[in-house]
Amino acid sequence: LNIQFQQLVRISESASKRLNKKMRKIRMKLESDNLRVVEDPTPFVVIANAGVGNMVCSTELMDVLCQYGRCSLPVLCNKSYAIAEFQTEFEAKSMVENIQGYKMKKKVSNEYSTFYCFYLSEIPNNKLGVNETDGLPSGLVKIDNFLSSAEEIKLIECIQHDINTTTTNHVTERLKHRTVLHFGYKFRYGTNDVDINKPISYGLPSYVAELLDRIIRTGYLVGRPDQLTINIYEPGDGIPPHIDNPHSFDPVLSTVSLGSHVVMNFSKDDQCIDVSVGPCTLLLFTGDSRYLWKHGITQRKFDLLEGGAKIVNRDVRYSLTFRKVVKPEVDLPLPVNEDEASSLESSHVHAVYDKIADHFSSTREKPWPRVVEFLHGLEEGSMVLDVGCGSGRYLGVCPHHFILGCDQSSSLINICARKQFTSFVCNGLRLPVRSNSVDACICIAVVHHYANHQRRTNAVRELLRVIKPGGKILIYAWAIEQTCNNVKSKYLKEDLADDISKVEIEPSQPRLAVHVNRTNFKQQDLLVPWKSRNFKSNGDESTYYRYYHVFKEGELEDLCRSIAGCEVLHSYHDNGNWCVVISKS
Ligand SMILES: O=C(O)CCC(=O)C(=O)O
Ligand SMILES: [Fe+2]
Repeated sequence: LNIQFQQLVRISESASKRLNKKMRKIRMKLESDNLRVVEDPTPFVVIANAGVGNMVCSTELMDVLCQYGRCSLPVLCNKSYAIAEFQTEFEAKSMVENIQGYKMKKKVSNEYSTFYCFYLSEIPNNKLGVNETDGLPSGLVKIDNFLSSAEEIKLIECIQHDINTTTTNHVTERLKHRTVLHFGYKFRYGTNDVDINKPISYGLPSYVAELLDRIIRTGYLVGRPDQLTINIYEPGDGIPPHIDNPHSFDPVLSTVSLGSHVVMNFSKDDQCIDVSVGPCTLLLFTGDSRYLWKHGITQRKFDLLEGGAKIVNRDVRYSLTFRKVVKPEVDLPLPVNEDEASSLESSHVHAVYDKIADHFSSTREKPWPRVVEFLHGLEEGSMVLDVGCGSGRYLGVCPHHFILGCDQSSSLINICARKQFTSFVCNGLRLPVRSNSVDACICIAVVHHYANHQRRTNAVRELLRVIKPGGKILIYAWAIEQTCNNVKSKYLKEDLADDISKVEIEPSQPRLAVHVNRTNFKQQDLLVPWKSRNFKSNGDESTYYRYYHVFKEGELEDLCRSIAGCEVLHSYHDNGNWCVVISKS
């Protein structure tokens, strides 16, 4: 063994059996990384445990290798192995014979790395770690010296002050591998987003105002950020690879670095790029670097720079990430009294149906089989009232009965009239119909539009009023549970990833959640978007929002049972709806 290479220590003979076993394992791992390992010597050698990712500095490895011949060491990003390219097989072989199974003390950590060598049939292309065009992931803008050292020191002082004080201006969180301060909104690490309903009242701290103005003047941002996360990393801390939630924040994120330098790792599929970020640097995440590349910081006390040639110890680092939270298109409070409930129904139920009537009607042609079955089950010649008949989906399905429709929306009733159905406009809470006068009622997809519990109950009470004693009422209301007995309702997107068993129903918030169509409901009180498709006919491409209260299992029955004289005959789940058949005694 060459004497210059003193760090190498021969492993004990007794360990050689274990070495063979270990070699087999390592070879499999290398092969699974698409390296073509061969038995006979070639000029190309992969050395396991000698990579930048294993914190072996490429200059110290080169010191060892060049004793056996002329070789180059292509830089591999974050791999735990290095690949050496010798000029001849002979040189490669001499190197392998000398260092196989030896341990080397790493300069960086004083720990040992054991080298295992294998010949390769070729040098893999696509293995270079660094994007060769400009060294940055596409879309990432890096501006060095964005602020002066004096400004940096001042900002660090302010941050230190905030870490040590508890105020209502910000939230401090001690995470396992760093400390974070949140301003504007608390960032949620599980989902990489914020709870839009819970802003932190004081917004961003005044000490970042000037810096933020300067970032805005770069011209990259879309809107003015209203959320700031300050990360404080001690040496050894890091942040796992992630993408800041694309739906929750504007397209451009900006991060200012203070204190220590760091290496930030960007990864996408099997590519990775290490970006060295010095203090006072501004990073702007735009385009692919924002949406397609994950970014993270490995937990280390030091970084290897210049392709692994230089070791730099980390110091405390502060990063300020500015984000602009995407607000829902509509922001309405949950009504707290009768007036508010009634006016929400006017603006976000009745007015919407009036606007979308034609389009709505074209999507509601086909009657639901179990509603038809109910109607067919009634005695021939029954007098039936369809409350909230819409465009008359059920008014023509049973010629043996006299079915009368009513709805709050005059546009929908006009459509019924065009179809020659008997129908009229009225409010479902005050039906212009005599008490005890009709044989049966249906009320399909209506009760969920009343904006508080009392009004929903009153709507059912009104149905009971007009029905004859012993008459039957069928009610359908949208269910929060869109999966029943493991069968998804047709409403849900077929490829929907989230499984209802995992969906947590959040308590209703003081503001109405805007629902994402064809996904599971997360809350009971919602605004459900309706995208108008009337663009061709009248230029309307607006989105309208209908208020819904989606029912939990048992809720509709409980509501009915709370009404004196109401009897629940039957209840079931039908394709995303809770359904009851009730009667009055
Ligand atoms: O520390 C950094 O530079 C990155 C912080 C980050 O990615 C985040 O907070 O989402
Ligand atoms: Fe991030």
